[in-house]
Amino acid sequence: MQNALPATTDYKEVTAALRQYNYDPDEVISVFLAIFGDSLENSFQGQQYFEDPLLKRDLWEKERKIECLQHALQEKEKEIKNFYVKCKHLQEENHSLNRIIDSLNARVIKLEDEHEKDLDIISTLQKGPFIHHNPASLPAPIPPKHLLEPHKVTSLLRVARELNICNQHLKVSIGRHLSDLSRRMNDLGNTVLKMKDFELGAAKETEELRALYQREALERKLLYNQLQELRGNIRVFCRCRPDTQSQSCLDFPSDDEIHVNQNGSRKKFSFDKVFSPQSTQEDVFTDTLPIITSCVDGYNVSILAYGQTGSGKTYTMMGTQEKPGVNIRSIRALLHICHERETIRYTIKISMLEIYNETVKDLLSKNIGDLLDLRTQGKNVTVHGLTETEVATEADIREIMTLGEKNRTVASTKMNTESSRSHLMVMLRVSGMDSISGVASFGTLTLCDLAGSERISKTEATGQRLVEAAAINKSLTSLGQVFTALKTNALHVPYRNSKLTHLLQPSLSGNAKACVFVTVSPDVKNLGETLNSLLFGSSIQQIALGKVAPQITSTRAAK
Ligand SMILES: Nc1ncnc2c1ncn2[C@@H]1O[C@H](COP(=O)(O)OP(=O)(O)OP(=O)(O)O)[C@@H](O)[C@H]1O
Repeated sequence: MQNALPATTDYKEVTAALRQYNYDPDEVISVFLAIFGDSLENSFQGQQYFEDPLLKRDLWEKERKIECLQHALQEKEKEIKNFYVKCKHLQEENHSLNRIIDSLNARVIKLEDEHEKDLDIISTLQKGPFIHHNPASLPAPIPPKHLLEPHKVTSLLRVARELNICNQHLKVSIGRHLSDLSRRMNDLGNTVLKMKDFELGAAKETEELRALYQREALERKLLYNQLQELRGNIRVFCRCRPDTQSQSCLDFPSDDEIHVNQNGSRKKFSFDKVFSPQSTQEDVFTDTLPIITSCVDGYNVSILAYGQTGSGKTYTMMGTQEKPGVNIRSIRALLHICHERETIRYTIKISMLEIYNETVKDLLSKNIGDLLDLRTQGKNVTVHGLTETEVATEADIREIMTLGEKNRTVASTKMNTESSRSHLMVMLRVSGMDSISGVASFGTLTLCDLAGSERISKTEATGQRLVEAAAINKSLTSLGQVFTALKTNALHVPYRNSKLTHLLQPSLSGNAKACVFVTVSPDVKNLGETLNSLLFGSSIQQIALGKVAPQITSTRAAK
């Protein structure tokens, strides 16, 4: 073994030689190191591996790996070489196959040419002496150069026979296809008949469903209306404005009661709802929402604010930009309900007018000064020449209302320099067309901010102001008379006693619902007016306007 080992101090060469003789170089080296110590280590000049056994092991493993990789590489190279040889073979085979295909193609073309010629000959032969026995009809003899050898003729006749057989097969197959086609046509006819039956059935079902929908929709409206009737066609709410400056003469023991303290005695009033000074605009609107639904269902509905000047009518009805009142909230709700009813297309038209000194003024007209006449058509009262604008969004409506507000006559009185001395009316006509049931509905929403209800004596008005106050007084008195007549079921209801009641007639007769807000001030100085307003409010409660039916017409015959 010692002779076989190379005379070298190179680590790689030594380990390779040891491995060749199946020795583990590490073991040998560790034995040598134990015997010869530093002297042997130094003899391997610059070979750091001997200083650290871990490094040596690492190196050994790496070398092993490199060997394995080299082996694998050699195997791969061999494989690639084999593959390359195979490719070469395949390429050659491909070339020779291409050559064969080319020559076969050439032969096919040649055979096709020959076949064409044979077919020509067959047709010539069929016309010739083999088929025609009448010598007179024989064609001119074929020139000798075209005559075929007998064996060729025999083979051609065989081909002709085969073609004939093919023809027969073809006829049979065509016949089969034709019968199959007619069977399928029959099936198709039957399917079409079934489809027509199905279509008729579906149309009938659709009609039945439409009629059912129509009935259900009407039933819903009537039920909803019955519910409203049970609550009262006229709902009266009382709202007290806040006033921190003065002494309050009012108490609010519950949400439907208000107490007035007068000279130590207490007068109690109850309403459908009482809103204390702390109530928000949102609270105030909550109970008004149901009548907006009725308007969309085809009823005439109205919301009125009644009270002395400065008691909060305009605040309740119009509100402010940040805290919108009943008007804007009603319109929002109305648009929302219309939008939610997907099968019904609604058209909304708005108009705005004021009644001042018993004259009607169009607030949306370019000629604001023009006075308009009221006309009665059946149960309807219309304002001849009143401007109506179609609206679709809240923004449209707000824009119109701002314009109307600008045009409104605002006069001052002794009690409130900014108070309005006219009745303001915003009217929305809502017409709907149900695309499923074909039912059309027409409802109106009248929002009315009445002029101050204070007595003339209190206003100390003179001149023009006195005329205004008298007109307001007259119309509000008429309103009271109408309510009294309705309450007592009087034969005659004096709607025509004032422009206000005349205009409100459709909203205060059989086909209608109303909400009245009685607004009061808590100030003890206004006690007299507060009592008047509360008395007016309680007097109009529980009034039945008559048997209510929605204004709907069907454009289709219901089944
Ligand atoms: N509930 C309330 N909360 C806060 N402020 C209110 C409320 N009610 C009324 N006000 C305020 O009181 C003042 C008078 O109210 P408003 O103009 O609504 O009275 P009015 O009854 O409409 O008077 P007029 O008959 O003159 O139109 C306004 O400044 C208004 O903002």
